[in-house]
Amino acid sequence: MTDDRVGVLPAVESTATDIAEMRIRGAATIADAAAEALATQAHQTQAEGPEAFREDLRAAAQTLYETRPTAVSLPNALRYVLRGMTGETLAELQASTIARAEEFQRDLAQAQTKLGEIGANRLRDGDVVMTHCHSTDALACVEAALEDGKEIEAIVKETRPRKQGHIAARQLREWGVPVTLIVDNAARRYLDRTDHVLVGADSIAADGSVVNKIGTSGLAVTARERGVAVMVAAQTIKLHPDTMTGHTVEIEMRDETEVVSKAERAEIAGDIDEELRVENPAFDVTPPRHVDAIVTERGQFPPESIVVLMRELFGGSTGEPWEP
Ligand SMILES: O=P(O)(O)OC[C@H]1O[C@H](OP(=O)(O)O)[C@H](O)[C@@H]1O
Repeated sequence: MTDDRVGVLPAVESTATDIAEMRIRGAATIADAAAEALATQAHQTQAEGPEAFREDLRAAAQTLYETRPTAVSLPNALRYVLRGMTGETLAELQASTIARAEEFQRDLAQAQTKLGEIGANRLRDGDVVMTHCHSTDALACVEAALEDGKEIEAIVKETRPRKQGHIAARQLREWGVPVTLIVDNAARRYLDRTDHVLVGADSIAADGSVVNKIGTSGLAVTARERGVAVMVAAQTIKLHPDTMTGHTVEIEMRDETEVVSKAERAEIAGDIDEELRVENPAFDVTPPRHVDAIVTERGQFPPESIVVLMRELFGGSTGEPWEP
């Protein structure tokens, strides 16, 4: 903790560490946890006056923001909560911030349910979906289709290096969905019996590019070549407002130990260790031409027209989440 963040509570620091180390993961879940952490900061504040309270909340937001750079749901959540921090007295500020965070969390859950209902309309009885990573937005579409009485089958890519496909497979099995778990390299072979590639998103850029777990772009290109529709399920908090003004989305680079253990590295590199470079980008960018539809709680869009929704929701201005 830096000197100017002395007011940030240990509970907030702990949430930030959990996000950075991916004990809390997935763009929507991260946003939910960040809003919750700001509510905790407001509730248990040690600040003695309104100005100190505001400063501590901004510092808490900054601490949460600095955990992972790619999922825009995180700064969008922080900005939303901080903009609701209104009032003159300490008690008013506390109450407004907590209410705003609760509202955010409620809206987030409702948006996912709504998105699921819309996405389910694209799935027919008997369809086979191929998933990549674990996305709660993507799985909400499957859940809603099941609730509609449709039978859905899933081919689940394990998603190296962290194998989050296992989380998706577990959830789908709990719902009774027949699951075939495959290694990432087997995807093209299994596209022959796939009706939809169904993935989530961490960020969506103004041109309709989809930033999602590494491997999504290769899958989308191959699906296009095979004539399989690519469907992206993403609540509107995944829309990246800065990209309207030309900013690009930062791709998180994670530790190499997620790819090779220290022992494996030693075995590969031998005596010339410094000449072995291991890179571990967590995300990639799928161009809009490889995506058929982006499904949001506000309807489904061809990727090229998502900017219209982005302008409507965010207007022109964004800025850092903690800027008033
Ligand atoms: O918001 P939901 O749909 O749950 O997840 C969206 C995306 O977040 C995840 O990132 P990570 O596992 O946190 O690196 C995956 O890339 C997933 O597709």
